[in-house]
Amino acid sequence: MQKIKNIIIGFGKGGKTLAKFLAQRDEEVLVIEKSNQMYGGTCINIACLPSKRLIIEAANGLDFIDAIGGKNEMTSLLRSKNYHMLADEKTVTVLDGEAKFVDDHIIEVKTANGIEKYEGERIFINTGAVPVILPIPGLKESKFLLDSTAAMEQTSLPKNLIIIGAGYIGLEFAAMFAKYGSNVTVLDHNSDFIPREDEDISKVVKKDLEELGIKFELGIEIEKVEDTDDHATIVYKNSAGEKKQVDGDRILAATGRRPNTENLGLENTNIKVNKWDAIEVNKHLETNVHNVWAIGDVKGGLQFTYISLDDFRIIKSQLFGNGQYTLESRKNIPYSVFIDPALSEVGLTEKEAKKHGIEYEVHKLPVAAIPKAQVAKDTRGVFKALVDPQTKQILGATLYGIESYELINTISLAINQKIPATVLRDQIYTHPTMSEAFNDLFK
Ligand SMILES: Cc1cc2nc3c(=O)[nH]c(=O)nc-3n(C[C@H](O)[C@H](O)[C@H](O)COP(=O)(O)OP(=O)(O)OC[C@H]3O[C@@H](n4cnc5c(N)ncnc54)[C@H](O)[C@@H]3O)c2cc1C
Ligand SMILES: NC(=O)c1ccc[n+]([C@@H]2O[C@H](COP(=O)([O-])OP(=O)(O)OC[C@H]3O[C@@H](n4cnc5c(N)ncnc54)[C@H](O)[C@@H]3O)[C@@H](O)[C@H]2O)c1
Repeated sequence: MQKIKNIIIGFGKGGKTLAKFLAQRDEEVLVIEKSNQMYGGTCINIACLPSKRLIIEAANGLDFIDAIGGKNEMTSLLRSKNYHMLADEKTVTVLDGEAKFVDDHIIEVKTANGIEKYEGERIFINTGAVPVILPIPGLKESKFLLDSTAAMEQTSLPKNLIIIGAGYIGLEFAAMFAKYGSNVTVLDHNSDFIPREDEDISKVVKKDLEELGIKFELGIEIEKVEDTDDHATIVYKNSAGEKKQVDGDRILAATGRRPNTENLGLENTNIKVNKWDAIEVNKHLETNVHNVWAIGDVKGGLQFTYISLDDFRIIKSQLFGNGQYTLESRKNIPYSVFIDPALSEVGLTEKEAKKHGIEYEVHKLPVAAIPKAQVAKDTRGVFKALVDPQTKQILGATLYGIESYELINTISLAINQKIPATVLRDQIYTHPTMSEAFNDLFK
C-alpha cells in the first residue's frame, strides 16, 4: 500500500484549488475522481456554468438544441483545462476511480485496473452533493423523470415540463425552459413563494415569472406519479385540499441536494455524519478524525461554489497560516438566483430585521428609475436596502433587476468592510451603468 501526503477525494472547487496550492509547494497530492466526465467538479460540468450558459442562450433567443450543443463544447473545454491544471503538475496524480474509506486513513479506490489502496497522511473529502428524489409513489420509476443534469442533456425541448420544487434549480430552470418555449408548471409543498424574501419582493418576482408563462401550484401535496406511453400525470392535493392533476412529458425533480456521503465507507471510520448525511466538521473544517477534512457541499450548509472555494481558504489558514480564518469568520454570504431578471441578496431582509428587533431604515428604488435599465430595455424589478439609522452601515440588500448578480458583490464588500451607505451614495460611478443606482438608492 502506497503512503501519500495529501489525498483529495473528488475534483470539486475547494479540492482542486487546494491541490494546485499544495502542488505549488511541491507537496505530493493524489486527486481521486470517480468520473472522467467530472474533472473540475459539479459546477463546471453539470451545474453553475452549463445552466448559466443555457439561461443566457435562452435570453439570446437561441434554439434549445443548438444551445445544448454550445454548452457541451464549453463544458468539454473547461473539463480538459481543469484536468491539465492538476495533472500537468509534477507532484499531482489524478486517479480515475471511486474512493471508499476502509479505516480512518486508508482509502480503497475502484479503478478500471482493479482495487488500489492508499494511506493518506492528510485526507480531504470533497465529494459534493446528489439530487434528492422524494419518495413519492411512481416518481423514481417514471421514465419522464429528470434531475438537473439530465434536463441539460435533452435531445428535444420538453413540451409540458412539470418542476417539483420552487427553489434555486426549480426557478432558474422554470424561467429558462419557459423562455425556450416549454409550458412550465412548478409545484411546491410550501404555500409561501420564496419564503425567505420580503413580501414586496416575492410578489413582483412571482408576477414576472407568471408573465413568462410559468404556472405555480403552491401549498400542494403530491400523491403519486403515473406514466402513460407519452406522458406522466402527477396527482396532488392543492392548497384547498382538492384533488388535482397535471400532465407533463418531463418531470424535473428540484427538491434539494443532499451531501454525497452514502457510498464513502464512512461506517468504517470514526468520521461523524449528521442526520442530513453531512460530514460533521469543526470551525477549521476538520472532521472528528485528526487530519481528515471535509470541503464544499459534503459538509452540509450553504451549497455554492464560492463556499467550497472559501473552504479552501479556511484549510489554507489552518495548514499554512495562523489558523485565524475559520467558519466563524464568514458572514453575510451573498447569493443570486439567475431568473429573469436576477434576484440577488446579501445580509438581512426586512422580515429578519423586524424579527430580531434590529432598527433599520428602508431604501427602495424601482429599476425603471435607473437610466441603464431604460437603455437595456428591461425596467423590471426593484432594489431594496436596509440601513442602520445611526451608523448608516448597510444591514442588507435585495436587488431584483438586470445585472443584480454583479451589483450585489459591491454591497457585500461594503457590508464586510464596514463602508457606510453614504459612501456608496456619494461615489462617482461611470454612466450609464446599473452601479450608479446606488447614488439614488442610498439617498
Ligand atoms: C443545476 C445547478 C446549478 C447550480 N448553480 C450554481 C450557481 O450558479 N452558483 C453557485 O455558486 N452554485 C451553484 N450550484 C451549486 C454548486 O454547483 C455546488 O455548490 C458546488 O459545485 C459544490 O462543489 P463541491 O466542491 O462541494 O464539490 P463538487 O464540485 O460537487 O465535486 C464533487 C466531485 O466528487 C466526485 N466524487 C463523488 N464521490 C466520489 C468518490 N467516492 N470517489 C471519487 N470521486 C467522487 C464527483 O464525481 C464530483 O466530481 C448549482 C448546483 C446545481 C445542481
Ligand atoms: N444560483 C445559484 O447559486 C444556484 C442555482 C442552482 C442551485 N444552487 C444550489 O443547489 C442547491 C439545490 O437546489 P434545489 O433547487 O434543488 O434546492 P432548494 O433547497 O433551493 O429548493 C428545494 C425546493 O423544493 C421544495 N420541496 C421540498 N420538498 C417538497 C415536496 N415534498 N413537494 C414539493 N416541493 C418540495 C422546497 O420547498 C424548495 O422550494 C441549492 O440549495 C443551491 O445552493 C444554487
